[in-house]
Amino acid sequence: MSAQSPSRVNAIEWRNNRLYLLDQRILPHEQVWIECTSAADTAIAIRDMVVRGAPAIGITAAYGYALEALRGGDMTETFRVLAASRPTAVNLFWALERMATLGTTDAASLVAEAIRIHEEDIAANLAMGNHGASVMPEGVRIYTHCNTGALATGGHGTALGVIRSAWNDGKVEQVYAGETRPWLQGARLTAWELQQDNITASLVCDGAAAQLFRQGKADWVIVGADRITANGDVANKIGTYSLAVLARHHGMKFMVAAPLSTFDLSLSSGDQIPIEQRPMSEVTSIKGIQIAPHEFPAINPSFDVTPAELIDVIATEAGLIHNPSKETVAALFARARAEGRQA
Ligand SMILES: CSC[C@@H](O)[C@@H](O)C(=O)COP(=O)(O)O
Repeated sequence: MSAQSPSRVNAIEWRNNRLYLLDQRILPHEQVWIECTSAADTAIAIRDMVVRGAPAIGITAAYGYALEALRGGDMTETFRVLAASRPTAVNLFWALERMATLGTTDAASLVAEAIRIHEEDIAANLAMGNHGASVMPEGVRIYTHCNTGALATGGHGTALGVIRSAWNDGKVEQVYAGETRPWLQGARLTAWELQQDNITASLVCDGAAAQLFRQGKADWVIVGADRITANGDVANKIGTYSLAVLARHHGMKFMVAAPLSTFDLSLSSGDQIPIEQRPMSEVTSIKGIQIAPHEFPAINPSFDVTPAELIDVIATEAGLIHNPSKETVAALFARARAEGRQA
């Protein structure tokens, strides 16, 4: 089993009834904390990617909801404002529903619930990390995409949590972090987290994955998820689908790591997942410097959908789903509920 301690990296802090977010737009070279004092502030921070990553967005929204209760705000409007911040990561809606179904406007109770959501996410990641690491062979070489670490969650991480746990078990020989255009979560955030933990890793541009795989330099692709539907289809950062196709073509294994809060059993397939379209400027420029010709159009879907048949295993805190399908997803949820998990 892996050491049960979350990474030292932390992106969300609740202190003295105030919410502080580590500004992920300017990491790793600057570490600036932004204070949110209302739900509106919090929604803007989520929309503008001060905080990002599906579980981290959910935790932040829960704190934003609690902040507004402390101010005596209108909780129906609060729910609406926070829910409108980003469309794809279902953890956002899951956390808001959980806060609203408490059925109270008592600020202390809502703060306590938000803290519980935060703490439960850390525990889920540690359990998921162990489950995922248990199927990693000795000397495994892992390719990962986007940032799925402590910055994207309450702590430890989803896919990066599995990698951390497998590293702590002494199983990992090499990690490849894909840079993840256009927002460069891999280059800026995952590389930073891997460096903090002294994990042997290299950064590669997204287009290098196919050649690495062709050369037999990686064994597993491990990614996170923003929404998983009842049949096991997975929405995750744009570029995930192509990695899944490549992995299958090259006889590699493909794992998705996600907590139960990332499943949306109300949707029967990935075709129904709303995919966020982000500004063209994220593609046509880098850090405010125009790269493409002025006014050249761009298309910027932030997520894609990987069909379940390309996924070998989904790691959750409640165990592994091998060969995800409607039946295997339902079986895991039935087991989780029987164990008394909030699923
Ligand atoms: C925490 S892991 C799952 C995902 O949230 C992650 O892979 C991802 O796609 C994040 O997208 P982002 O646009 O940075 O919020």
